[in-house]
Amino acid sequence: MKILVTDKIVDEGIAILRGKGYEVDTRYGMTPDELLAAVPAYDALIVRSATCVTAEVIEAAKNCKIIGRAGVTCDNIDVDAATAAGIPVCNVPTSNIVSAAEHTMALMLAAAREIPAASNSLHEGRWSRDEFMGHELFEKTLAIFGLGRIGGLVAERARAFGMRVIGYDPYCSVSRASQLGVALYDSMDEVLPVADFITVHVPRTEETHHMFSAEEFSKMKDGVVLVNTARGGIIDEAAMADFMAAGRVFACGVDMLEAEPAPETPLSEFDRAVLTPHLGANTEEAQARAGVNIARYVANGLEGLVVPTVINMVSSDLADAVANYIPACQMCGSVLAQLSGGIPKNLSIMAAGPCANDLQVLSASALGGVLSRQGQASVSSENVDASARRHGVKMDVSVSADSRGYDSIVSMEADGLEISATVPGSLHETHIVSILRYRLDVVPADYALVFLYPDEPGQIGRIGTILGEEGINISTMAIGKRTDCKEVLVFLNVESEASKDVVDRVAAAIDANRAWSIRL
Ligand SMILES: NC(=O)C1=CN([C@@H]2O[C@H](COP(=O)(O)OP(=O)(O)OC[C@H]3O[C@@H](n4cnc5c(N)ncnc54)[C@H](O)[C@@H]3O)[C@@H](O)[C@H]2O)C=CC1
Ligand SMILES: O=C(O)C(=O)COP(=O)(O)O
Repeated sequence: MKILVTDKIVDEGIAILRGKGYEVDTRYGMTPDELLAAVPAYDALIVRSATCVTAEVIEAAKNCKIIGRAGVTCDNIDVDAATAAGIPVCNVPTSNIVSAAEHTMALMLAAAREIPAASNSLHEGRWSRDEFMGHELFEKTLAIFGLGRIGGLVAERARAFGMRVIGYDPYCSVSRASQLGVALYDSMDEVLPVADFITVHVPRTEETHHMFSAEEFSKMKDGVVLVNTARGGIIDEAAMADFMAAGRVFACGVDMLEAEPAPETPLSEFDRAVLTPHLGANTEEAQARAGVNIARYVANGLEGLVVPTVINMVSSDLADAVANYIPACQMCGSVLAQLSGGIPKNLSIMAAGPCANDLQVLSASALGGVLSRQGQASVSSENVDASARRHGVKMDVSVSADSRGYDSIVSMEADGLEISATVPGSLHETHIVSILRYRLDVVPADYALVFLYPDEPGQIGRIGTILGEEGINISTMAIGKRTDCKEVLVFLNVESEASKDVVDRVAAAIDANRAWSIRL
């Protein structure tokens, strides 16, 4: 099958797809006509924000089985047309939110302290301290418009700066706002006159188009600082330029221009307009998350597996609480199969907490994970029972009342082996919290090594020395202990695959009882 990638994603993402045998073409910067001509030949399409996947493109994409957006927002994809054509669209909804929130703080600080202009003055050979007199964030009122994923992260960060945080979001619950420490207001009119800083984190919709125009600017406090890392067109740039020219807006930080990708804006004449070309998601970390995960999800889609982040065609009962546990169950299933060295005969799955709302989806994901190493992973909610029968796996799925202090948890056992995982917080990362009944906390990476060995001083040093000699970098390590065992378990995330010889060498050096190399 062939996959077309039209905006740059990390090489690691491309390698995952090629590693699974897909033919991947990277054709960046295509014109709309080139895209229309190319797309019929492909089984999947991966884009970021630059490619416009219009209804025309979708109509031409006769062989397309899934569209992946390597980022958060799918407003460049005609999702309704995709739904009508039966094509699932998936994204990576938390991949870049921390980066976007940090970029927001960077712009807020840069605008308040005139950092780009001050830096330019030195580049131009001027030493001019009096020209630049900024403002502190401390004890200022920050108004956040849109208290979703990114707005929420900005609230947490702003509070660390000692800001008083207020917000406007008609769809945000009072309890979420109070958890974030944000005073929620019912109308924009109440917020605008009291804010020293304003930051915008709403989606681009008809309702939010020019949500900040001359009328809103006229209600703002003099000297306000505005930041927009959301989407171009939410702020009327011409109106903001007028208020900057009049000195009513002190400064602004803008990552998203209405004319994107054209670098044209009436704001460019102001030194105090800090402008960046849609860089919110441009960090190594965000791009690694986005590129790797979208590759996995698109591959899942092509293999008939559950894709956790499909934004259209999702059954309404597949709540977020369950969706988060789809990759968790796939991972646990895959680890269990690798620990047991093949397809286990018995697989029992226990779920506790809200994730237990859809056991069929969880068991399909778990079985998909178990079978994934064999390249036979077309398991869905509909065919999970038949698939288990076909592979001789006796499955047992149950709800447990004990979530062990976590919001939700899934535990799996296969032929005497055990693994449990939970997905805490907003980053949607799966944590293994128990393996072979050894309690630990680790977010598994692509390559991991697991050893069971006698608990004696110096063992970790021996492991590190051998892996170091072999050029294998350890990225994280977690040690699990059990009161009823003299052995300990170490789970090492490593940055490259260790050969069997290396694993055997380490196992011999620490007198390991069992050793596994895990590939996820
Ligand atoms: N600069 C960049 O590279 C990036 C920009 N973004 C943009 O950031 C923005 C926020 O993204 P997320 O937090 O992921 O979205 P989200 O969907 O989690 O949150 C959006 C929030 O806006 C609220 N909202 C909707 N209409 C509103 C209105 N009229 N007034 C006030 N609140 C309203 C919603 O209730 C929701 O809480 C989006 O515009 C997104 O496209 C996202 C990622 C990276
Ligand atoms: O994810 C988003 O919504 C973004 O705006 C980031 O877009 P990008 O992937 O950097 O083109």
